[in-house]
Amino acid sequence: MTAALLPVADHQARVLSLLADGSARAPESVPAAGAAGRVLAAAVASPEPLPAFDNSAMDGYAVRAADVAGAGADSPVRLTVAGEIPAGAAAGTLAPGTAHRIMTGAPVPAGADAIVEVEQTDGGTDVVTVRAAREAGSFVRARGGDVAVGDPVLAAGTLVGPAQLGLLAALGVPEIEVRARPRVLVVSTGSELAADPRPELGQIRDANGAMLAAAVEDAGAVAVRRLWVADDVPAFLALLDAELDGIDLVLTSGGVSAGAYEVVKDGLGPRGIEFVKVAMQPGMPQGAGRYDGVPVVCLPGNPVSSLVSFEVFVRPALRAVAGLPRTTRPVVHAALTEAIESVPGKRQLRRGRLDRAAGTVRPWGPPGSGFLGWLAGADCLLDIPADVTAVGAGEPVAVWDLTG
Ligand SMILES: Nc1nc2c(c(=O)[nH]1)N[C@H]1C(S)=C(S)[C@@H](COP(=O)(O)OP(=O)(O)OC[C@H]3O[C@@H](n4cnc5c(N)ncnc54)[C@H](O)[C@@H]3O)O[C@H]1N2
Ligand code: MOO
Repeated sequence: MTAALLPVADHQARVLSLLADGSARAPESVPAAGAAGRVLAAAVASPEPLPAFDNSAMDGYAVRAADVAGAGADSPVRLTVAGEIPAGAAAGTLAPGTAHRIMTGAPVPAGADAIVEVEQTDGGTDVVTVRAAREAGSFVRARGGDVAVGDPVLAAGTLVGPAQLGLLAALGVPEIEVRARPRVLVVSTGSELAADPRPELGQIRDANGAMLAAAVEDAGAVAVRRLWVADDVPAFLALLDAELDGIDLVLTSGGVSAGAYEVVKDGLGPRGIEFVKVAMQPGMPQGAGRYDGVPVVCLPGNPVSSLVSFEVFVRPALRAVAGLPRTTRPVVHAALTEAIESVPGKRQLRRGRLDRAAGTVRPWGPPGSGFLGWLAGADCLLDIPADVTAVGAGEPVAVWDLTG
């Protein structure tokens, strides 16, 4: 039977092309201040020079370099202190043969062309004794010396992070064009899911909805709505029909295996969504296709299967279409702390805990797909190839770092 299983890479490619194909939502203009984590859709050219005015890089004295040219430890030069310029003050004008006391960041007065650091003086307030010569330009941060007007400071495709936000704030850029984030509708299915916080026997709380919505946001997309539907095909299809507007991806969980009430498979199978068995554990039953033109990805209902499937198929595709870097998790190799076995013919993604310092990884919980408690305590996935059935203690395995 395993020969019929679809390789993981095939389903990954299918989900990626489904999302990439026709998903080019128009870029949007957003306030720069709230744009952390977004991706620039257009380059930003600087509207202003940075710094905006010549200013001092040091606390000291603004002088004319020519006036202190002969200064040295044994040949001090005395200058009248004719002004005081704290940061934030307007620049004045320096008369030849005088100095202005100046602070870091304060504007250099017209006529001055160098700063002497306070350490090279006696710190005088009326008259200053200068004990070092300074060349023209010394400790002067020139207007436009960092960024000139029109400089292409940020390229299209840049991920907006702290440094970029700092630059945009410094330049007074109020709005930027960013790539739209994919908008995802998260649908949990199953008549066993209870709306009541204290479910009756036989009913359970919806874990996948909260989990997948958070995973969607973490992947750089927007979980627009989180809905639940019972094992009722007409109700499921009616919900989709009502909610599809403005949605780039419908992400369902549950109802895709071989039972009598597989609402997702029964509802979408006849409507062109393809349901497959992938050579992977957990996460064997999967579905993907378009409903009314909108991409739909159907994940299995077991919570561990659901989140691992999201990691393998959906997260990389969402990040790719959002233009984000690092579409896949960082993969490291670590030595297993204890031996494990794996099912033949299926790529196994076991939960684990990575000790980076020791270079080891510990299997975390059993391989079964219902162990949500163990999943919540794990920080990595052990990636065991389909043709490997056992890995011994101390042997290296590839590990997906879920914290990266
Ligand atoms: N005869 C077969 N049975 C099963 C097969 C199979 O090939 N033949 N595949 C198994 C595998 S593998 C998986 S994975 C599951 C997938 O099942 P479904 O996607 O149809 O999911 P459900 O049956 O709806 O639910 C499975 C399990 O997960 C719980 N669940 C579902 N949704 C949620 C939710 N939102 N929050 C928390 N828990 C949820 C549900 O109650 C079930 O316990 O099928 C195997 N069976
Ligand atoms: O493949 Mo299922 O996803 O065993 O758990």
